[in-house]
Amino acid sequence: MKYAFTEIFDIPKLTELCESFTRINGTVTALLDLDGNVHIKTGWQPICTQFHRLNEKSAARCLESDTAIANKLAQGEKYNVYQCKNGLVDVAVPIYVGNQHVANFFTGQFLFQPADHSYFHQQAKELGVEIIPYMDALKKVPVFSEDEIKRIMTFLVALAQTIGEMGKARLDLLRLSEAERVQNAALKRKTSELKVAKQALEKLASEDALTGLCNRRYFDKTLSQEILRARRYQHSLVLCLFDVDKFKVINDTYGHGIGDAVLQHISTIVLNSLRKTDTVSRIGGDEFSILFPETENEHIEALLQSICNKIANTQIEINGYQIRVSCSFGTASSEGGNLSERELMERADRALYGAKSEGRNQVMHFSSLLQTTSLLS
Ligand SMILES: Nc1nc2c(ncn2[C@@H]2O[C@H](COP(=O)(O)OP(=O)(O)OP(=O)(O)O)[C@@H](O)[C@H]2O)c(=O)[nH]1
Repeated sequence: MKYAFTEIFDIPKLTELCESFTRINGTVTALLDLDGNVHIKTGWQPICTQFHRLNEKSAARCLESDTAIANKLAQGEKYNVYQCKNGLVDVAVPIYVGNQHVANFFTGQFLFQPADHSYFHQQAKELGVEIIPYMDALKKVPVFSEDEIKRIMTFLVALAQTIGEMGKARLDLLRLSEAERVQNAALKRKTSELKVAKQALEKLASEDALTGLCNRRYFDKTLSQEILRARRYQHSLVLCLFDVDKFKVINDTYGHGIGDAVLQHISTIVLNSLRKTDTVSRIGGDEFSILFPETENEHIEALLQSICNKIANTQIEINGYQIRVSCSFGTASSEGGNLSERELMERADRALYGAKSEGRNQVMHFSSLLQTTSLLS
């Protein structure tokens, strides 16, 4: 059987039951599995525990008796009454779980007739045990009539059957919960596989394939969320749009493939210069955006200027070509979330256009664009 004997049988409960049985009629009980392990033992007679089971010679006979009685039960007997090799009577009943014989329930260590003193006296001598204590232990051995034993056996057979049925119910429960465990583990595995697949899918759906930055779809979603957040908490939010200067020339001069590699270089420079909370996306061909949540424009002016310088000062080497590019940056603040997405985009776009008009390779904020415009007008 796959499960331990003690998992299937409630040994403490059965022990309580056997103890009361012993208290009622003085008979002993024992529950042994088929490997001979004793799981329950109540009311055992001192003649057995202190003499027969301890003395080497008689203990060998105990084992012989136990084996003989167990073998009889293994042949399918309902119960077996057995004259043990040390002169007492033992009775055993098999316990079946389903149709599997798993244990034997014993009673015994009694006599059907008053003890033959001369026989036991002789046995004590043969075993080499002290005669007086041995004969005192013999006096404690109960004598039952065959009728009494028949009544006891009727009870024990029913008890053994009940124990077997309880074991079966427990076994079914164990098998069921194991099947459930296996099913749950499979379900858990599937769920985590699905989670990984979903994450991969989400990443794919939100990532720009060329640069690995966030894509336009993700940017649009994040912009609306950030606008809402800025509005709710009256935080400032800065949107920066930037675009590669004269990128068409790069494509026309070196080819589209090299143009792609340039976009990748620029992405890496920008990404490495930002905090994790800032979202940088590629929103068009050579057009990018950065969202700076909970940020005032004056806090990022220097940062954007340094990114602008870094791009312009980096000599990009691709396929033996040494290429220099620059970018123009336009920024706009959401003014505590008071602007709509469209308004914020428009302002950043106008600032970017302003940076391009002012000679490219620079950062322009929407507010300074207004000053420039008013100075000009
Ligand atoms: N290599 C490459 N080029 C792209 C991609 N998407 C768009 N482009 C090109 O990028 C160029 C963008 O040019 P524009 O933004 O119109 O102008 P520009 O040359 O960058 O000049 P300014 O923006 O005015 O400084 C066009 O030639 C597009 O064909 C892309 O995925 N890879």
